[in-house]
Amino acid sequence: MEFPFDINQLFSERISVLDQTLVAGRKSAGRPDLQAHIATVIDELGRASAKAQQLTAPITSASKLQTQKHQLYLLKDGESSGGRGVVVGFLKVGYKKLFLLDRQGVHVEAEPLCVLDFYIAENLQRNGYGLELFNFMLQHKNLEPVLMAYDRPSPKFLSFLAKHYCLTQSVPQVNNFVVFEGFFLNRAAAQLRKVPPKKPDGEIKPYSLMEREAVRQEQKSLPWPFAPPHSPQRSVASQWSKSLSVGCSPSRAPPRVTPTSSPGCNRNQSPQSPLSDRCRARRTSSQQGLVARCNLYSRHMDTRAVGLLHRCSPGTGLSCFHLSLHPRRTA
Ligand SMILES: CC(=O)SCCNC(=O)CCNC(=O)[C@H](O)C(C)(C)COP(=O)(O)OP(=O)(O)OC[C@H]1O[C@@H](n2cnc3c(N)ncnc32)[C@H](O)[C@@H]1OP(=O)(O)O
Repeated sequence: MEFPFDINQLFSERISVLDQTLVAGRKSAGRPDLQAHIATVIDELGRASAKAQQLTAPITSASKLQTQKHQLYLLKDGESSGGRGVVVGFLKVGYKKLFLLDRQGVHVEAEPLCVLDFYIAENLQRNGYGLELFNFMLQHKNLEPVLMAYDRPSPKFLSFLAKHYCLTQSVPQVNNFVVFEGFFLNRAAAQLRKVPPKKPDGEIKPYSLMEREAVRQEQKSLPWPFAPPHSPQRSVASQWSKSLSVGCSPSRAPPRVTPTSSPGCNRNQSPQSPLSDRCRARRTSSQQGLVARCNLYSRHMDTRAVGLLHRCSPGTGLSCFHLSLHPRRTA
């Protein structure tokens, strides 16, 4: 990725670590002109990453980086472009407080380091740059990839994790984050703690076989905005829905990785085949609509959504989860 300014002047190291300050080394400190160029680079990378992942808007930008406590690792190739250098890609990580389900389906609160965004320029992909960046970050954080959580990893990223780190067996979650087998073994490193069984503003109930039928019934008569687009309920703003059954996330890649025949970090594994096929199969249009409406509802109506994931038809690769919505209590 080329820019109309000298990349080597902005970033002295092959890999720079950027944070809220947008300062990359001593050179750019106290130099608003250089910091403006750094902001341009980050914005451009964020846009390219969003495009590559078919996201509607970038999740990485200079302004976002300035307000969030994330870290961005930026890789350059200093020799290209007549010695001015090119930007190869970036990796963004940050700590997130997550409610996760362990292997036994027990709720656990964790604050792991999460991979939030990752991008290598299209023409440079599959040349080992992603691995170089990722390994640098692991060393910098002194962490193993199994102890991290992954925010809606794309099929390419899942293939990357399977190939380089043998991460293939995920533990199903209800949110968009993916964690792999082994995550829950090192409690200290993953900063885990059990969630108290009862929340002050509502009980989190596991979804049982008995409840599944009830949820299906509730789904049939969902109030706005959860009702299907052409249902009469859509025009009626009604009471809060107590619970509903929804599928996995419609955006980016699926939050659950189906165990594959472990490639043993198989270097010939095709990311297009069973893994991504099953991922696609999971995203039915009705699930997408429902989750999108959930997200909208949650964002605009100031609610807090809590869900529990349970496979309802393991053979099909489809999954459902029970979602309870609670109005947020304001003091
Ligand atoms: C939580 C998140 O950030 S999800 C978003 C992840 N980002 C994206 O999907 C954006 C587009 N993709 C990319 O930018 C890159 O492909 C990355 C960042 C995923 C990987 O970086 P790369 O430099 O390509 O990875 P690297 O060369 O080290 O490793 C190659 C492996 O990654 C995976 N991979 C990389 N590119 C592709 C691709 N186009 N198609 C399928 N798999 C791919 C494969 O496992 C590949 O191994 P293979 O070539 O033997 O099949």
